[in-house]
Amino acid sequence: MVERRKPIKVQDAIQRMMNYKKTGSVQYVPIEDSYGHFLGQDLIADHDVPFFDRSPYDGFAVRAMDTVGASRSNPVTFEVIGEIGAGSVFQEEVGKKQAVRIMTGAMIPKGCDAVVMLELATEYEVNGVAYFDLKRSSKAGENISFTGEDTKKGTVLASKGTFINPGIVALLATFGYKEVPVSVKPKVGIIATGSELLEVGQSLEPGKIRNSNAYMVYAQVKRAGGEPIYLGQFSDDFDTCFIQVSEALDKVDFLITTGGVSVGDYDYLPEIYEKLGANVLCNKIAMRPGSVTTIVEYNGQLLFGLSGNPSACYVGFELFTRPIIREFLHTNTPFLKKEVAILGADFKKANPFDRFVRGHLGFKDGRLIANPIGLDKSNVVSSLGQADILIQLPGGSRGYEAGMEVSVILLEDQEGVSFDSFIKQDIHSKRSKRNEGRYV
Ligand SMILES: Nc1nc2c(c(=O)[nH]1)N[C@H]1C(S)=C(S)[C@@H](COP(=O)(O)OP(=O)(O)OC[C@H]3O[C@@H](n4cnc5c(N)ncnc54)[C@H](O)[C@@H]3O)O[C@H]1N2
Ligand code: MOO
Ligand SMILES: [Mg+2]
Repeated sequence: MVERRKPIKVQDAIQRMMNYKKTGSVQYVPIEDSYGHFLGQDLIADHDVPFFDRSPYDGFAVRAMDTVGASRSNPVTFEVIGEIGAGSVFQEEVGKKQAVRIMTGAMIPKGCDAVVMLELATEYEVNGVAYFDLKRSSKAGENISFTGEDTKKGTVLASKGTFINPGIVALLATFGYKEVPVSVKPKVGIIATGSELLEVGQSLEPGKIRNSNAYMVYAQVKRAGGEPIYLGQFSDDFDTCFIQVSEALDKVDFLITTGGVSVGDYDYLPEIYEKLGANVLCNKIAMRPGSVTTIVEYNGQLLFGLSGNPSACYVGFELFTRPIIREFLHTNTPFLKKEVAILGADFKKANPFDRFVRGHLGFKDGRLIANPIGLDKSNVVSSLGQADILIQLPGGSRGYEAGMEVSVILLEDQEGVSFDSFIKQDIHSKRSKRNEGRYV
């Protein structure tokens, strides 16, 4: 008789799984290679930026008090006593009605407290001495980039686990990180199961399909910040799959299998978990697609039995495996960020399970529009290419109409949110109300 599985809520599955989260260690990589990694420690400013008062313009450094009263009819004359470019320091103290020609980025000379832009100075020379006339007064502090105005020493600029984007790379360079402490990426093993699977390079044959899941999941692991290790595709044969799964466990931090996880005659994953003696955390989740997503723990190691159906596999990965990978990378915001958007098409058929519809985010009149893509079936692959959101439609006895407010999960998000915010947003979507429909 076919096994009856009891569905649990998405958030309960996440909570059970999070009891077995792990964090990795820290390694150093050259700054050139740091993009795409995650900070292994907080990035704290160990000096002020800028480190000295500097000029934001090409001009003349002056004492503001000497410019008092300068006007068109009563210009003030300054003697230019020297010149400095960025990187140079003017050694003397600047005195009354004196000025130093200064270039953008150069350190403000001692005695000066303002910079007059070149365009405002009428320059001339008398007996080989440079002068300029100024027809406008300057305030003390005018045109000066002050020490620490960009960032103060001691400021936490980015916390441990932050995705290193090009801006973070600039900060790392500013603070002298030739070698950057980054979180070691978790090794995530991928095994595809199915006797129908052809290798990507093989020609089609009746009854067979190409293995798309392995490569899709490989890319998803990378996007999530893990190190994918593809361990191959195997026929639906219990002994082969059991050996492959057991041998993989020593090589990886987490293991993903795709396919063979439902109740079919050749769905061997449940038996494999049983033979291993693994602790099944969930084998039915109240979601669509991906209801068969199975998560088990074996000696503290998490194994993800993702569905063979491409869309179900994709969604199962993003909701469960992705946060586990981000946890490993030390972030405290491992979940994908959510937003509220206007639903772009009807979903009239009620479903008791929460739906995660692949969608594309559009923008209209400053509002976000959640456009569903393609056929909403778990076995489709065509909807995935354009998907940059999952439209979350809470399960229940009613359907959804275009124009309603819904929660969308942002698939390309790097910042993330905590579990609490991820769940809180669900409540919002349940309270969603009818919009006038103007936006769709
Ligand atoms: N009697 C029932 N049948 C099914 C149930 C159920 O509850 N009772 N659940 C259905 C749901 S929901 C899903 S989802 C699928 C899950 O199936 P499996 O995870 O066991 O996966 P397979 O049976 O191996 O394959 C399903 C489907 O996906 C294709 N596939 C498999 N691997 C790949 C791959 N690497 N790349 C591309 N496509 C792949 C495979 O050919 C099948 O078409 O079960 C339902 N059945
Ligand atoms: O698990 Mo299946 O993907 O719900 O369709
Ligand atoms: Mg099956």
